[in-house]
Amino acid sequence: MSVRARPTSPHLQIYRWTVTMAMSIIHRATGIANYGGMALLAIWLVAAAIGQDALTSVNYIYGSWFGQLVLFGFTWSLVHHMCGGLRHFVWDFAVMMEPGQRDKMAWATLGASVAITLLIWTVFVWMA
Ligand code: HEM
Repeated sequence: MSVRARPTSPHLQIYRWTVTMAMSIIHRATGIANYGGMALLAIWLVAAAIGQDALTSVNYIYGSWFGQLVLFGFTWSLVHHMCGGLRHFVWDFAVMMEPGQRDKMAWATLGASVAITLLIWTVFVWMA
């Protein structure tokens, strides 16, 4: 019996990946990651309120290579999410919605988030 080619319901393996699709997913992922990062900030503030010993312990963990990696990732997540938020803000004015323009804005969001994150760490961590 011959099998008729039927229309297939789209899912992740069928969609051709586009930069706008990836940015949309990353925007939600970074939004979720920001909750975790804010928890880390809250822990640091609570430790500072408790006293020097607690703060030293938290600083020791956050200052380790793994802690620094997580904090770098959190910085990028926050900055990328903010850039994505500004992209949505631009769209609120019903501009930059054509396919080519959407792609350019998506790449610009990614580029700006990496550049701003590196700038923040250069000024406030590596050169401080
Ligand atoms: C710690 C701070 C933040 C957290 C925890 C956070 C969290 C989130 C999460 C979880 C979502 C996804 C909601 C969903 O898809 O249902 C989201 C969406 C969004 N966030 Fe944030 N966010 C933060 C900061 C910001 C900032 C600073 C901006 C703007 C500059 C922003 C703009 C947006 C926008 C516009 C959306 C909706 C995107 C869409 O409609 O697809 N967020 N946020």
